[in-house]
Amino acid sequence: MSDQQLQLIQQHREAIDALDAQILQLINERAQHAHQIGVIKGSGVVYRPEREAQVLTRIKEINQGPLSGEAVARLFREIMSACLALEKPLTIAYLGPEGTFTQAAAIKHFGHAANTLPCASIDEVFRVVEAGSADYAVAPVENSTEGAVGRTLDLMVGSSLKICGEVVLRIHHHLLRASDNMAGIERVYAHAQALAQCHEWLNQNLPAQVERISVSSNAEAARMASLDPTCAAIAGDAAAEKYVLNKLAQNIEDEPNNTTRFLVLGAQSSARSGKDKTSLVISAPNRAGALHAVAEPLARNGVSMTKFESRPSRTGLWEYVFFADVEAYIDDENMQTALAELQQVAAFVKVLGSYPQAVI
Ligand SMILES: O=C(O)C(=O)C[C@]1(C(=O)O)C=C[C@@H](O)C=C1
Repeated sequence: MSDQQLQLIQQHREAIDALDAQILQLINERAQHAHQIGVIKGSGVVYRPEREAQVLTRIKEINQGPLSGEAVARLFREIMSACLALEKPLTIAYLGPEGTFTQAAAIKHFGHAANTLPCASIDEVFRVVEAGSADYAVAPVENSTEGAVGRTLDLMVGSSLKICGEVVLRIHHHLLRASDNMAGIERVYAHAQALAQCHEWLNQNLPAQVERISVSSNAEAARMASLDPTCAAIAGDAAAEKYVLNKLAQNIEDEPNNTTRFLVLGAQSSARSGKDKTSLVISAPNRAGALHAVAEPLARNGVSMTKFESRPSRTGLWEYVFFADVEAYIDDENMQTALAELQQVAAFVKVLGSYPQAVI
């Protein structure tokens, strides 16, 4: 590099130092306001999902670049996370162990200042928040390739927890191994869903005799591969980092838009953000036309549905419950009318929560 180039870099670095000092001062000023808000809230609820969604949406809207909307939203996500921790540090229960995509979703939503608490099962995730041992829960609810996560839906029916947010995460799977080459792989460990999501890639890239073994989580698969040099695992970045594994092949999922949606659950649902969803569970008598009967009041009142999922009811043979996500806030007039009409035709209607649509 020439002297002139070095001098130019030096000038830019001096400008960056001066700007960093200003940014630092402004962030701390912001944190003082958040702290004061925390004092006013007292022992009340500190985490306000609707406000966080509004802050992130506005930042994306007023951003003039060159940083992307996504990039600036991620930065502000972390600033808010640190500000919230100043008011009260939150504990977020998630489907563990450490290094799972659910942990990545929890961090994407709450930022790195939140404490994350790994749980052994989705049931335990619900239990620890219901018991007050954690403030919020993050649980997977659907994957674009594999469909619904039945256990999360089933637990929502009986739980006192409310949905107060959603997280949408692009799922990238990698082939991980302790050694840095493909030779001599005898077994591949992965969660059953990851094996299914990478089925074609495995058929094409690994010899047929390589055994595919499903384990309880991708992170567990990575842990096992880290202990046995004859094995590989399919898991994501967080697990690769945690268990110090090499990425032999990246993004091996068959479906390039592989996405998982997670629910954020807490003691109360969210206030209106301006761009919200409401989730309902509806049970209908087992007769012809039941599905139409429960979908029709929503459609007639102009409440648009983003998801409609039926599951066998766990209480009666051949009875079904329907899970509906709609683009509305619970207090919206058309939503209230639709709900009243639904209650006329359905055996049971439960509002699982109103919450801001995912922003990042
Ligand atoms: O506006 C509030 O209620 C705040 O506490 C401030 C703040 C923020 O940093 O902007 C922090 C935490 C809340 O979840 C929402 C927003």
